[in-house]
Amino acid sequence: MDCCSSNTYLVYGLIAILSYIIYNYIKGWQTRPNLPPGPPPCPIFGNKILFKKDPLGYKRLTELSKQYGSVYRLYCGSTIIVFLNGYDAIHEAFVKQAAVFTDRPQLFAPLIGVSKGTGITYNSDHNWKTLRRFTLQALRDFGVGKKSLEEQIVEEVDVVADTLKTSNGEPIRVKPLLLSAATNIICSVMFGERFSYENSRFTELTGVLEEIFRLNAPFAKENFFPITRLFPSGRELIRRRSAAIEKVKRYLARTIKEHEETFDSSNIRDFIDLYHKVSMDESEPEIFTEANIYKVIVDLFLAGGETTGTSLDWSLLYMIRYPDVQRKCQAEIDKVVGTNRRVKLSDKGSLPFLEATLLEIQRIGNTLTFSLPHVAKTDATLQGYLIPKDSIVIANLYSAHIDEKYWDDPETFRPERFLDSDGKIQRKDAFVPFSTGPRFCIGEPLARMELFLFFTNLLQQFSFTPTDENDLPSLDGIQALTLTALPYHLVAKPR
Ligand code: HEM
Repeated sequence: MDCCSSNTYLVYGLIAILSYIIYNYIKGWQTRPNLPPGPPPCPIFGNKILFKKDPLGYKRLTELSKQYGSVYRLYCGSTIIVFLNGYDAIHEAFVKQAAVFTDRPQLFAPLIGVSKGTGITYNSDHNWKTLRRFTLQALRDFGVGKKSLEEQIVEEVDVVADTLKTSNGEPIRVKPLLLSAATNIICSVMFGERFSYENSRFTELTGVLEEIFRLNAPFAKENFFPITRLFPSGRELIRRRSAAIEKVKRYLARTIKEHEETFDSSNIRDFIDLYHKVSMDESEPEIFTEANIYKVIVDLFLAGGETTGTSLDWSLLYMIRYPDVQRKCQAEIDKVVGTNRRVKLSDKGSLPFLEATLLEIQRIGNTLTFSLPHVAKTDATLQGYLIPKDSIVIANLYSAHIDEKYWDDPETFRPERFLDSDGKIQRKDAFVPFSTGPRFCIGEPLARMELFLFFTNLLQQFSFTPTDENDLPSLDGIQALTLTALPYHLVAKPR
C-alpha cells in the first residue's frame, strides 16, 4: 500500500469516527423525551455561541423565553443548561423542589487551585451546609443588625463623603470609591481592621480578588470542553488562576498567623478568631480545616465586594436621572432625621419612601441578572418538562423583576410600587435580587444594611447632579462581572 492510499484510509477513518460521534450526539438530544424546548444545538458545540461575552447577553437570553417559554434549555457541548424565566419557574425549582435544585455543579474553572468540597459558593451537601450555617451565624455575631458593624459601615460612609467633599463640585467617578468601601467593610468583618484605600496591602488584595472573580467564568469553554484545557488559552487560564489563588493564600496566611499568635478565646475579635475557636471546639474538625478558612474568606470577598459596590453605583446613578425622587428622599430624611445627626439603622422604619426607592433601584438595576449555577441532583419534572440529573440550572433573576404577572409597567422606575395605600413598605414575592431557596445570598442582611446606610447618609449630605443636563448618563446595564452601569461621572454638591 503506497503512502497516498494509506492517507486516504486515514481520512476516511477519521470522517467515519467523526460522523459516528455527531450521529450519536444528535440522536442523544433528539431522542430524550420531554426535555424543555430550546434552539437547535450544533453538533459538538451545542449552543455555546449564545454564551459568548456580550454586554447585552442577559437581554438576549431573556428574549429566548418569549420563543421557548419560561423553562428552556441550551447546550454547552453536551451539558444541558436550563434557564428559569419569570418568578413562578424560579420559585418552583429553587423553593418547592429545593431538594433537587440546591447543589452546585463542579465546574472546572472556579475550582482551579482550590481543594474539592471546600468553601460555600461552589460547595454542596453536608460541608456546604455546615460552613454556610457557621458563616451566617458569624455575620450575625459580628454585628449584622447590631451597633458595632453599623459604626464600621458609617466610618466607611464618612471616608466616601470626605472624598466627595474634596471634589469641590468637580465631576467625579464614584464607582471605584464605592467598590473600595464595600470591600473594606468585609475586611472589617473578616480581619477586624479597615485599610486606607491607597494602602498597598489593600490594593494588593483587591487586585488579586478581581483577577480570581474574572477567571471564575461559569461558561468558560474549559468547563465544558475538556480538550480545550490543553490549548494555550486553557493552560494560561490554569496558570493565572492557580497563581492568583496562591497569592491570596499567601496574603491570608500572614493575617491568619498574626491572629493565631494573639488569639484569646475570651475576646473574639473577628471572623478569623471565631473560625479558629470553632476549629478547636467543633465536633467536625474535618470541616473546619485550613483549606476551608481560605476558601470561605475568598468566597465572601468575591461575593460581597463587587455586588454591593455596583448596587451603590446604580443607586446614585438613578438619583441623578430622577431628581424628583432624590428630592423626595432628601425631604423624608430632613423631616425624620434632620441634619444634626447621621441616619441610623433604627430610622429605617420611619423612612418608607427611602426604603421603597432602594428596593426599586435593586429591582430595576439588577446587579446580578442571573443566579450562580445550580445543578439537578436527580431527574426531575419542572413545569411539565424532564430536567435530567446533572443539568445545570440557572435562574434569570432579571426576568423575575420584569415579570408582567407580578409588576405593572415593569420597565418604569417607580418606588411607590413598594408602598401600600398607607404609605408602608409592602414586600413583593417576585423581588429576588438575592435569589431564593436554600442558596439565597448569605450576605443579604449585610448588603441591605450597607445600601441603606450609604444611600441615606450620602443623600443627607449631598445633592447629586449630572455633569451635563443635556447629556445624561445611560441607564442601560452592561453585563460584566455584575450588571454594571456604563462608567459615568457626577457632581456631588454639599447640602
Ligand atoms: C447587593 C449586594 C448583593 C447581591 C445583589 C447578592 C446577590 C447574590 C445572589 C443572586 C447569589 C446567588 C444565589 C444562587 O445561586 O441562587 C448570591 C450568593 C452568595 N452571596 Fe451574595 N449578594 C450581595 C452581597 C453579598 C455580600 C455582602 C456577601 C458576603 C459578605 C455575599 C455572599 C454571598 C455568598 C457566600 C453566596 C453563595 C451562597 C451559597 O452558595 O450558599 N453576598 N448573592
